[in-house]
Amino acid sequence: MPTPTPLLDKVSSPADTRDLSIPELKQLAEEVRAETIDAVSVTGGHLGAGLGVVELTVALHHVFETPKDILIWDVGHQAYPHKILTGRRDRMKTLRQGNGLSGFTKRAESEYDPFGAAHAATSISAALGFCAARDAKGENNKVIAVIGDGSMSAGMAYEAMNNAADTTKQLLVILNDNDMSIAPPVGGMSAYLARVVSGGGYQSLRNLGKKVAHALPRPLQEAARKAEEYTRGMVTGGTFFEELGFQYVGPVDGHDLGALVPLLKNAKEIDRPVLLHVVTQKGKGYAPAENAADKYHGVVKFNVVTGEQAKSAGGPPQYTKVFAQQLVKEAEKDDRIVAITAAMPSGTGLDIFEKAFPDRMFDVGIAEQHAVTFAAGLAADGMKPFCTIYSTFLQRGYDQVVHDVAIQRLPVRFPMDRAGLVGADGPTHAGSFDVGFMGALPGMVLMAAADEVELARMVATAAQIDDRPSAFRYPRGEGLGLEFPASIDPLEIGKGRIVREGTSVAILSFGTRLGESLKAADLLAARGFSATVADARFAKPLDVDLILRLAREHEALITVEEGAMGGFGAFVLQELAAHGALDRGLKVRTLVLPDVFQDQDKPDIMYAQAGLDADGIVAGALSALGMDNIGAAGAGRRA
Ligand SMILES: Cc1ncc(C[n+]2csc(CCOP(=O)(O)OP(=O)(O)O)c2C)c(N)n1
Ligand SMILES: CC(=O)[C@@H](O)[C@H](O)COP(=O)(O)O
Ligand SMILES: [Mg+2]
Repeated sequence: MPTPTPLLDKVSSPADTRDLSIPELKQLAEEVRAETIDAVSVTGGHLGAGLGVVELTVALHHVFETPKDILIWDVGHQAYPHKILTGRRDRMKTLRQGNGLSGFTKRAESEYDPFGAAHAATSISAALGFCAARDAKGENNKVIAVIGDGSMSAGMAYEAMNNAADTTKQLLVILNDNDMSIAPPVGGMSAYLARVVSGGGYQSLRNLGKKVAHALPRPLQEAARKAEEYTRGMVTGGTFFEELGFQYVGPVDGHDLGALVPLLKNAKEIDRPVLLHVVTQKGKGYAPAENAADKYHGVVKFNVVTGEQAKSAGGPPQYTKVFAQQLVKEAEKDDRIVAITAAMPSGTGLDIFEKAFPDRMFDVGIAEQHAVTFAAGLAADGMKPFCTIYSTFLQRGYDQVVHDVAIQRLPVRFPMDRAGLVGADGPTHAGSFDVGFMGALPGMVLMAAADEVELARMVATAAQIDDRPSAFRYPRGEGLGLEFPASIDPLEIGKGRIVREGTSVAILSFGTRLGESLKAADLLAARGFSATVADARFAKPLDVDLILRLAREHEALITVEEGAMGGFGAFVLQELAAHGALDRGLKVRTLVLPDVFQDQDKPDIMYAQAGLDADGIVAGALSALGMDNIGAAGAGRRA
């Protein structure tokens, strides 16, 4: 039985909250909280972060004139309450489903989402851009960025704060400090914030009011305030932000609407960038979330009464786990192996590695750029770093991969988890581009696992590659349930394998589309076409002998990969052209993800839309063989 929501039922947009009293806002917050829990219990998704900002969300929409005032949520995973209040309530149970609401903020979805997100620490930069645009146009709307303490570990946040005071006089940054990232937060800034919070307790409203409602002209206020802080040694916190040019306000209890509302009203009148430090609890107001180690960061469907999450069917192990377990085995043999994560210890499986080797795992926080160069330093001094970053987040560290790793030919290993389509998190999290961007780098060894045994072998292979950088990609989700051989042997670098011999068409797969390629071969056989299926294993160095043999012995060659154009298929085409193998009429199709950002759905559905399922591969093959009327592009269906 859903909780009654009489007040929320009357709120169809933020404007309906503007005249509510504090007691009414408190009631509204409780109703929004119940509604959030109810929706996510059905859809799964990011719950704890949203529960922690219910009061803040209500207060912001009450005080500010959204959407005229610009409200930017960092990451956007905490924006479910915001979606409920901004006209999307009736679609909350479509969250993260095909054709449903995005799990993050998204410009195309609502005018209340002025800036899309999903990767961390973009909010202050984007907000500052809005400020500069507003100032240039002579307008007077307010701009607010809400960023979490975990995201505050990312360099971008500091780049933006460093630039703020020089750029605008009117920006409100709200630091939502729940003392959590996905895992407990790490690093000096986190420790600093903890000291600030524990140093003086919450500031009383009176003190905060004094701080934000100044009477003195600004230079005098500034001088007086600094003198007072420094000479009396009374600094409880915020000095860091003050030195960057922000007016620091806080810490304040982010669940206390009676404090938040007047503070926000005051903060919006200050004529310099303000950093409001609110302290919240991840998972607030829902006991199972409050008590969970990850504070219910990301959940599957669950029972609202018990908080029990739906159990998985107990199938084959996840690729992530296979990776981590093999890395532990390699590390047992070689004490130079170390592992690095950028705030994703459980997501990458490195929590397993950390249990085995607590001193050899480094969680650097949300700081992919630093993670990569840190790994480069480790490698330069003889260690064997496995810099384990989701494909999508490695995008942020690409210059470091090029400049600090590849150019110096340092043997950093890049396990790239969540390669290919990830499903519910949608286009921001799809690992679509790594083959192109890693494969373009001179000296890089680039592998993709076709199944979990292959993945284990790639871990072993990377452990041995000590003269250059290497990377291997593997997807979100479960393996195939294969039996593991007694010994996991490294692969021969740059050698693929033939998995099934045929005569008329060759399907060359890179990664876990191998299963669909084999199914496609069966379907082709049923139509009278004999297909060879090969697993390339390496996109770099390519197995040129294998490719030329496939080209020589077949009428058509189809490449298949879980990535965007400009990846494996492009490398193969390049090699074929260079060897003149295209000069004699070989028919080639490169099957890749479509040239659009596909919205979230179940991965199988998305791959089918992309023409990368067995039917799509068959269509590609038939098109190459001139046996259908799909057209010149011919590469299966298109999203
Ligand atoms: C660049 C980047 N790296 C990693 C992530 C994965 N990630 C999403 S939310 C999150 C934790 C964010 O912590 P915080 O900002 O404190 O928000 P909270 O969930 O605590 O509200 C992480 C690591 C990401 N979204 N973007
Ligand atoms: C918001 C965010 O970036 C992460 O929470 C991400 O959604 C995790 O993805 P996985 O569930 O694949 O670990
Ligand atoms: Mg946090």
